[in-house]
Amino acid sequence: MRISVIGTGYVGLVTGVCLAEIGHIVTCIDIDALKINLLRSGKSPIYEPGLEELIVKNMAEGRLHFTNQYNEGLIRAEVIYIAVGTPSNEDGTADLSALEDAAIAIADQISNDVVIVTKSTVPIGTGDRLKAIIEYNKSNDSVSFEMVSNPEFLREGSAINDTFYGDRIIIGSDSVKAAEMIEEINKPFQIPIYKTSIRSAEMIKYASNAFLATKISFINEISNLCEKLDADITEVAQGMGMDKRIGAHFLNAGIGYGGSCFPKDTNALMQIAGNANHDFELLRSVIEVNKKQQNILTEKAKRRFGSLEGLKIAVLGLAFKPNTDDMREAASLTVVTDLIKSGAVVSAYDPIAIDNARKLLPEEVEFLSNIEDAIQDADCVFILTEWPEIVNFDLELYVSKMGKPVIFDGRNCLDMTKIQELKIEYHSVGRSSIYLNHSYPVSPLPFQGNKK
Ligand SMILES: NC(=O)C1=CN([C@@H]2O[C@H](COP(=O)(O)OP(=O)(O)OC[C@H]3O[C@@H](n4cnc5c(N)ncnc54)[C@H](O)[C@@H]3O)[C@@H](O)[C@H]2O)C=CC1
Ligand SMILES: O=C(O)[C@H]1O[C@H](OP(=O)(O)OP(=O)(O)OC[C@H]2O[C@@H](n3ccc(=O)[nH]c3=O)[C@H](O)[C@@H]2O)[C@H](O)[C@@H](O)[C@@H]1O
Repeated sequence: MRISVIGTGYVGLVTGVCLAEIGHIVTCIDIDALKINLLRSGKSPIYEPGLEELIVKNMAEGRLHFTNQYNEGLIRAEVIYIAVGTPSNEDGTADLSALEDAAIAIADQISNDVVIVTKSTVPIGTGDRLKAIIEYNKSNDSVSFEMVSNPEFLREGSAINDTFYGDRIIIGSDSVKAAEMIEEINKPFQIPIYKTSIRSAEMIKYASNAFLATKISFINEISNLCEKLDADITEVAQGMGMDKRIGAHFLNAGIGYGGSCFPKDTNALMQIAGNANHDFELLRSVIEVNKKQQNILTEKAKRRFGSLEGLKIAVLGLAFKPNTDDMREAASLTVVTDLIKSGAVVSAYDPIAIDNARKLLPEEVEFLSNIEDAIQDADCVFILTEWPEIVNFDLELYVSKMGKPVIFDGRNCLDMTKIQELKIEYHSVGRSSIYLNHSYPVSPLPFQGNKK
């Protein structure tokens, strides 16, 4: 099948490359000429494990092309995927300007019958709106087209794996023929397919992300309660997850969710509900809980040290999660800004996202190229992203580099047993703190002595 993909971001690029990998002829289009030039040279503009190898392979085998010219990119396409960004407007609604620009370009260029597939996450009803825009603006009246909603569920950092081994493919359309065509395209993936209407498919995407965000805010609230009741959230989550109805995934308490989608999509769904005169109270709480959760380490540190003025804090992990360079809505943006505002002296390290982080974090931050240099002579450490390199870092080096290390672990990712063996002062989320040389209460309740 001849396929065009509009937008070469995390979704568009991965979609295009994986469709080429299963044998389709794919042309990816982006208005960002720098990105296209980089891709044409066989380089990926994003960090995604395994992606660059597939780009090079499929370009070499003649199935994958890149252009920033719409006429070149859409010519003779049988299927056009739209995967442009739909970022948040100030009021939380989805900004659909890129989507509308893409629709106009499609209307202008298509010269044969085509199926148009929306991969971007869009408010319910957008498919109908795009159809009207294209119908109204199409330059060739003899051309007919059908709309399909095919929302994406990949996670950054495992995008290729999720594309090949996802749980389901949702195909929303009011054209049986168009739905069958998209089903056919995806057949080599051998992933269960669920067909529905366009609006239901659009809602499945928002509802799925909102549910996952709800699960995270729920376990974070339980963790806050665990701290007050001397329970251990990691054990509570383990026990909860054994119930198949709950499931073990997405029960990791921490400093809250970030990324380009959960914050954006939960806020967009709030607006969508509001526009439909529905007050989505539960989702409002999910968003509020997450905002508060991003402050918990800083609050613990303030209780522990009294003031952060002049305190040397090493922040390990900046990306919104491991295995990605994406800094969009990363917790580190909130945490590091607050630490600087509180007068702390911040050093920071991230294995991959550091170049993106440098553009977004306060200029006072000192960026180091390895963990050892970042923690050298630091008063305390904040762990914000559970990169394997940070999780597996030799805990004895904290002692040799810091003397009396104090660690605030925002992702509960360090080995508590080893921490206790090395007598390291350790504060985490939803678990009692391990003190040794101070009695300042870090948890909300008065200090309850050393935990054996
Ligand atoms: N990032 C993720 O993990 C996932 C994102 N999504 C959704 O997919 C959509 C895309 O997300 P990302 O790939 O992260 O966005 P992105 O921001 O990484 O990439 C979007 C790309 O579209 C390009 N673009 C913008 N306007 C264009 C136009 N008129 N013509 C051609 N290209 C244009 C931009 O230059 C950019 O390269 C969003 O709606 C997002 O919510 C869905 C699932 C996963
Ligand atoms: O629409 C999207 O963009 C995507 O958003 C998420 O994927 P992603 O944002 O890449 O990353 P996740 O692995 O879902 O993590 C999101 C955030 O939640 C946090 N998280 C995740 C899981 C958990 O148990 N606890 C927790 O705090 C992570 O640290 C991260 O900040 C969804 O998981 C994807 O299915 C969806 O396609």
